[in-house]
Amino acid sequence: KQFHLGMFEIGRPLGKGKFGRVYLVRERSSGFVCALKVLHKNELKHGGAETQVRREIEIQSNLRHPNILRLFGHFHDSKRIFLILEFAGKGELYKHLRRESKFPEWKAAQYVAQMAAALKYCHKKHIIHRDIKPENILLGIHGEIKLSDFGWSVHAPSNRRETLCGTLDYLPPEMLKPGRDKNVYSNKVDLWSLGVLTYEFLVGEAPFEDTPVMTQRKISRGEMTVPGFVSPEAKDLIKRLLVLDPEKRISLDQVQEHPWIIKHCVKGERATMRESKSTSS
Ligand SMILES: COc1cccc(-c2nc(Nc3cc(C)[nH]n3)cc3ccccc23)c1
Repeated sequence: KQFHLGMFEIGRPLGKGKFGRVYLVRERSSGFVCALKVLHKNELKHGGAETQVRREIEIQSNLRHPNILRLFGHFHDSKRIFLILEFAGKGELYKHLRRESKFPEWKAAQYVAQMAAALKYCHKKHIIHRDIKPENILLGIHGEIKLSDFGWSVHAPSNRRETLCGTLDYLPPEMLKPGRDKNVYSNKVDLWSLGVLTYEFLVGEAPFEDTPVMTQRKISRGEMTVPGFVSPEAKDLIKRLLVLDPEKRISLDQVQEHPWIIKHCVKGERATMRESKSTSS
């Protein structure tokens, strides 16, 4: 389908990302509300981000999952590239995290379970996200997780080539190791990042947060401590994800079956029973 700017009624700007602005828009003929991400070609050129945008378009437009932000289409004019994206009504997860400072365990467990489902879907299509962090997660109108920003995702297996900018906090040890391109890494990098994300949801800061040099050292040694207020089950899951050897990290299936996730996420009468008890009490 061919898209062009005249098809959209431009609403309020939602905010500014790294390489462009995002607007709330309505497609005129259908009345469909979505988000329009406007990227300026010359800024992309300087930032060397063209490949990432091309990758984001190619990968995200082929993904269909309730916890992955849809890319409906794209178009460009002489100066700009436009991405037509699903609108997530509750905005950026990391703003909610900063506002609430940390999430209660039941909420963190629901988010982790939805992230595991989204990553399982990606990995089945041999796609590694590689940039899992709160800044790349949006929340839908019902508070559901919408994984976005596939600019850093690749088809597995992959060996590191691009230089990495931005926070080091989420990088797994195998992506920090110097060495020839032979150190091919696998989709297990997303499991490490899921462990960092789980920790940050529950504690309010990343496990290896420090100066860049110290962060790299702590990551490469897997040095971190989980505060006492974190439940033993949650601590167990974090410890099983933040494992230096990628092959020894638990799988996404095991994440979904982990006692901490089951305790907070299993649907069905027990969960509704609990709700009804709490409402009736
Ligand atoms: C930097 O702050 C930014 C940047 C870009 C978007 C938002 C934002 N986004 C969305 N939803 C979105 C965004 C996309 C690509 N799909 N759905 C909702 C919001 C609600 C309140 C405030 C802000 C919001 C913020």
